[in-house]
Amino acid sequence: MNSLGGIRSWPANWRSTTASMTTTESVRKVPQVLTVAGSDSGAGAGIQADLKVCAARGVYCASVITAVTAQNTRGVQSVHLLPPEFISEQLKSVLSDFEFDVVKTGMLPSTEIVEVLLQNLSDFPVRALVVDPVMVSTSGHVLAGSSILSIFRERLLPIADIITPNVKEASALLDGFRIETVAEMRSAAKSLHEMGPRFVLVKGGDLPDSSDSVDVYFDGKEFHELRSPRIATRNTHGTGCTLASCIAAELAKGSSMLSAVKVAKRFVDNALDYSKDIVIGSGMQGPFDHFFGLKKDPQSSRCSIFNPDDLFLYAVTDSRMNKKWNRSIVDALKAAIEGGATIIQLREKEAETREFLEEAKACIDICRSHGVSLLINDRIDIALACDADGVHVGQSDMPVDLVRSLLGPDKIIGVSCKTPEQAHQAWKDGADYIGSGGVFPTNTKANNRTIGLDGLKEVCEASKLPVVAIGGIGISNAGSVMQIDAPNLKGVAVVSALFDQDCVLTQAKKLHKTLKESKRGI
Ligand SMILES: Cc1ncc(COP(=O)(O)OP(=O)(O)O)c(N)n1
Ligand SMILES: Cc1nc(C(=O)O)sc1CCOP(=O)(O)O
Ligand SMILES: [Mg+2]
Repeated sequence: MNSLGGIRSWPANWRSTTASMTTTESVRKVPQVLTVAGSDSGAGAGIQADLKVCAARGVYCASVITAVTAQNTRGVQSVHLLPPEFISEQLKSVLSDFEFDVVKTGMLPSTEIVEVLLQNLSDFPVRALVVDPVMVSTSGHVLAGSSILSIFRERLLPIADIITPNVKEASALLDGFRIETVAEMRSAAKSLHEMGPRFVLVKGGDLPDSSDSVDVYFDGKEFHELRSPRIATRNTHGTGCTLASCIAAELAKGSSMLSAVKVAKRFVDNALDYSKDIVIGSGMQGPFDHFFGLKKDPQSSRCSIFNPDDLFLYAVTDSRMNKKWNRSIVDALKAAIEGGATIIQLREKEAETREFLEEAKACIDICRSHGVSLLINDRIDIALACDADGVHVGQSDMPVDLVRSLLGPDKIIGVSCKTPEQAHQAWKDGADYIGSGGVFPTNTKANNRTIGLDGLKEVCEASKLPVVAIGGIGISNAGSVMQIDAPNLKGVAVVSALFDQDCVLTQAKKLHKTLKESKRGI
């Protein structure tokens, strides 16, 4: 039994622990990791990698910096150790405040630094300790010399829940024991386990003559060989830190040790594979992408923040109307945009999935070339598949908070609201705007409750979000809508006033003019 008690059991309700807060709202405990490691100025490894991994895995990560390295993709140019007293200050600061689920250690470059870590861990016990015994950088620079070996063996390893040495580090910890085969990795794991950690993972990435990358996991009784195909890439800088941090993150979320290790190995393999051909830096050892996003064409994603003024003339499509007037959705869209539509929603209630997707892709191209955002009605899957700018959902569609978690922070999410309560909730759930109606009776949407101009005003007043009015709006009444006294009412959304018309272009121009005039009149 180690002095930290191994992986301490999590209380059954730890995910929803309500701290002594004054608010009546439920408080959610966020899984938290502390990394105690060195800074890598190139940000591929060390503290920077640890922070990225935890963020990518949905875990909060605090950082105590032990050393600062001048480092890039060519190697480590110099290392500056922080004074142990200052490292202790950092440790006290965060350990006395946060409730860490897991502490993960990386570069601990001197005996004195290990001493202050041990002292603080005994003053502030944590649930689990992951030790990545960093000694040599991937470029071959010594980051912690042999002087730390005895304190590692005698005092740090015995309190670790898991240690994650590569074959060189395992060999150093075992007085130069030769490790060149999987059988020798097993022997090393067993000997290291005898030093006290509850679990040992010996990483075989550097093992010669193997087409697979094999890691050996030992729990004191059983061995597991975790294999994956070796990925041919120069972008491997930070794999060790990433693996150990990912194990820490998964443990913090409540995983068992073996499943945390398996998830972490898969995460590293996927990140390496995804990043195998990216080019960052000119050296031999590039970093990889923890967020699987760098390869995206920067031009293809919206990137800009939603502009509420785009709600000014909001065109919502209808396939039945296009059929009736014998025009394609692409032609209808082009005409609406040319006439002044400032945002588009594809509302294709009858389309089959494949057809909807093909249409959406064609429409995205037109909208992008005109700098107009395109939203998808109801169908989150279609929006994701065609990388649309966002979605519009109603009260009986997928809940906004879930839509936000699926689409991420960059996409536009609109939600229909007929009441002040719904409007308040929309803001809390992370919507970008509200569609409110029916302001007037409409034939386009069956059984739609009309809320009138008064209902629209109440919704506007209940929310901080921008609002677009919808339902029965056309050239004859758009002015009266825009004149209600509500600064967050940004425009009107229309279907039939544009698309159930002989000439979409003419109607769009007229409606745009009406809206502009009514805006001037306010
Ligand atoms: C801008 C805008 N506002 C409201 C709606 C209606 O959405 P919803 O209530 O989900 O109804 P359907 O459009 O899905 O029938 C909208 N589509 N756009
Ligand atoms: C799609 C839709 N949603 C509404 C709501 O009240 O939330 S009214 C509506 C139909 C709007 O069509 P038209 O502009 O042809 O009246
Ligand atoms: Mg809907």
